[in-house]
Amino acid sequence: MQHTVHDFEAAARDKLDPVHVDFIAGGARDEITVRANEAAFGRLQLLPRVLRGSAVRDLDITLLGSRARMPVLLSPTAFHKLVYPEGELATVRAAAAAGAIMIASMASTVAVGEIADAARATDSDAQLWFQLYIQPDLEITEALVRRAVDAGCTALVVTVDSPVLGAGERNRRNGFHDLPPGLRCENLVDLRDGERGHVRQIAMSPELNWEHIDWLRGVTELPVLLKGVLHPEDARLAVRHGADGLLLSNHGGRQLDTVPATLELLPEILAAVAGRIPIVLDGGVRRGTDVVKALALGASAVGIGRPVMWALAQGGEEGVRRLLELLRDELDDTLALCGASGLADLTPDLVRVPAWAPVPGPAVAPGSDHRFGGGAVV
Ligand SMILES: Cc1cc2nc3c(=O)[nH]c(=O)nc-3n(C[C@H](O)[C@H](O)[C@H](O)COP(=O)(O)O)c2cc1C
Ligand SMILES: CC(C)CC(=O)C(=O)O
Repeated sequence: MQHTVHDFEAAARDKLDPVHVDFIAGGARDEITVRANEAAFGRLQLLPRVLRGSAVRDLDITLLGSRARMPVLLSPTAFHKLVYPEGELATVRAAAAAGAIMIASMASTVAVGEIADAARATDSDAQLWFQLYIQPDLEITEALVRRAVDAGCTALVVTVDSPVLGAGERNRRNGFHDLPPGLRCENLVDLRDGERGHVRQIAMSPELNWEHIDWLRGVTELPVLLKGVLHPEDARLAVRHGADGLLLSNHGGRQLDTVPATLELLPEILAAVAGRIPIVLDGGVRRGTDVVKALALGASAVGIGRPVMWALAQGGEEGVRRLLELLRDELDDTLALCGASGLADLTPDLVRVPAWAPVPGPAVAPGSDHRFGGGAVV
């Protein structure tokens, strides 16, 4: 039985082909950023309030017009059928049951229209968003956008951190470059005559620039979030080019290795956008306390990537449903322990960065000759 998000990973590892485990767990190069994302949450401390009396806690959010019953989104992850036969259909049913926004990957193994139909069939009002890699062939891009719009998606998440494919050295070593026979990237089927939904159809294009974002703004009225903006100057440019939101993400450490943890970048990015657009953060979110830290610092919501793949592999729809319930319970519990009656009570004063290690020995007056340096001697 899984009691923590990490338990799903352990259970999935027992079931999956080790090559697929590497595809999910792995990152770019030395995977320094993969580790940094989770570690950053561990370094921050929570400083709770007490005696603010509230029997229940409000976890609802509305994000760019999409309502959700929890502030945890399912970040886009490719190839769900690789780990569970029903693939994205199972994932979206679980997301709908939890009232969580799912962002379908452009590289999903079920077509976005079918994912949306499965969500609607649950009678939940949970929203589906669509992740897009802008293709240098704009007709192809427009056709993909049309598929997302026709499916009823309520926002587009444009991944901008992939001018080239991340260097997943585990995949290279394992020779994992492709989906196994029988699985396809269903959104890519017949975009052009006779195209069969091959992963290699996705062009990671170093030619993309801000004009492509301007162009996209002209072809859709859906809210557009940019995923993978890390530099504060680019965050300002995103606002100027009409982005409706940012998904602050380093692709789970799968693109450029050694970039900072997303949590560490959050204050700078928030300062750059100055409240003009919402920021969603992903990378390393594994606990209710992680969600609280990100929201207290100013994120509007968070996303989870690998945990969804592990839970799907472990138990299909039921697994993802339990994962989301677990995170919701942990979040609710953390809010209660912080004296918060809802997400609106999460303020930056609840989060601390430990400033320094204690200085050994008694305090000494500045200027005295003391080996342990209880105050700077200048
Ligand atoms: C197996 C896997 C597949 C992914 N596929 C995509 C994708 O198709 N598009 C995309 O923008 N990001 C993709 N990502 C990145 C996630 O959207 C997300 O940014 C990242 O996983 C968050 O970090 P976490 O795994 O630590 O939660 C993928 C990540 C993983 C682990
Ligand atoms: C290359 C894509 C198909 C999937 C992706 O973005 C990822 O695996 O990180």
